[in-house]
Amino acid sequence: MLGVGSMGGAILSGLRAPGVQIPKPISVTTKSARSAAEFDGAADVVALASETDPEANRTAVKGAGLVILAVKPWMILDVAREIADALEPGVIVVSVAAGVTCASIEAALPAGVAVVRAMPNTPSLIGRGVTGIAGGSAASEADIDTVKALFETVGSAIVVRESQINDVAAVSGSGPAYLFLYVEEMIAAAKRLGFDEDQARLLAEGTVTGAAELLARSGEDPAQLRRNVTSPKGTTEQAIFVLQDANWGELFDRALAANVRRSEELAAE
Ligand SMILES: NC(=O)C1=CN([C@@H]2O[C@H](COP(=O)(O)OP(=O)(O)OC[C@H]3O[C@@H](n4cnc5c(N)ncnc54)[C@H](O)[C@@H]3O)[C@@H](O)[C@H]2O)C=CC1
Ligand SMILES: O=C(O)[C@@H]1CCC=N1
Repeated sequence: MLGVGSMGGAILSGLRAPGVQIPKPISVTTKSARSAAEFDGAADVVALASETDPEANRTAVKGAGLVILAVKPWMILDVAREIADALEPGVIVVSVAAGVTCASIEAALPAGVAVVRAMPNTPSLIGRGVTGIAGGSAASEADIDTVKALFETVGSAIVVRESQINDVAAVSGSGPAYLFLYVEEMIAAAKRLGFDEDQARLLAEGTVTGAAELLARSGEDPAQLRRNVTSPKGTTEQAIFVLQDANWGELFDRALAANVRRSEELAAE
C-alpha cells in the first residue's frame, strides 16, 4: 500500500486485524521517515519512507499481486508513473483517490495493467467500512471480485459503474464526516443548554453510537426507528418540525452535488 494516512491507515488497520487472511507482511510506504518508523518492530508490516528512500514505492510493489494507491489525488499519477516499470505481471492496481479516473491511471501504467477504483471510508479501521468498487478497461470480473473480497475484510463492499464512484464518495466516502459534524453540533448545542463538556459529549456521542448500533442490529427501516421515538403530540415531534423546516432533502442534494463537483475538479487537476 502506497500512502498510509487517514484512509490507507484505516484500511491497513482493518487488514491487520486478527483473522483477516491476506499475505503478510504487508509492504507500505509513507512520505516521512517518522510515520514509517511507527511500524518498527511490527511482524506483519514492512514500512519504507519515500523522502529518505527514493526507491521506496518501487521496492514496495516488487512481488506484490495487488497494490493500493492511497496518496492524495493530485499525487496519484506521479506515483503511478514512478512504480510503472517495477510492477509484477498480472498485478491489480487499486486507487482509492477521489476523482481520478481509471483511464488516467491506466495511461500512467504499462498497457494492460488492471486498474480498479475503490471508494472506501474510514470506519474500515474497525472493520465497519463501506466501499464502492469499479473496474477500469483492463480489469476482469475476477480482478474486481478480488478487490471486492479485500475490502469485504474491512466491512461491506458493492460493485458499481465507474461513473457512480464520485456519487459513492459523496454518500459514504465522505459520509462519516457529515455524521461527525452532526455530533459536534449536538455537543455544542448541549453545552449551550448548560451541560459541561463531559456531560455534553456523553449525551451526544452516546446517543449517536447507540442509535447507529440500534439501526445496525435491529434491521429496521430508519424511518420506522425515527417514528418509534416520535410520540404523536410529544416532544420529539416538535424538534423534528423545526429540523424539517431546514429542508434537509434540498440541503443534502446541495452538499452531495458540491462533493461530486469537487471530485470532477480533482480529475482535471
Ligand atoms: N480520508 C478519507 O476518509 C478518504 C480518503 N480517500 C482517498 O484516500 C487518499 C488519501 O487520503 P488521506 O488518507 O485522507 O490523506 P493523508 O494525507 O492522510 O495520507 C496520505 C498518505 O500519503 C503518504 N505519501 C505522501 N507522499 C507520498 C509518496 N510520494 N509516496 C508514498 N506515500 C506518500 C503520506 O505519508 C500519507 O501517509 C486520497 O486520494 C483520498 O481521496 C478515499 C476515501 C475516504
Ligand atoms: O475529502 C476527500 O477528498 C476524501 C474523499 C472521500 C473522503 N475523503
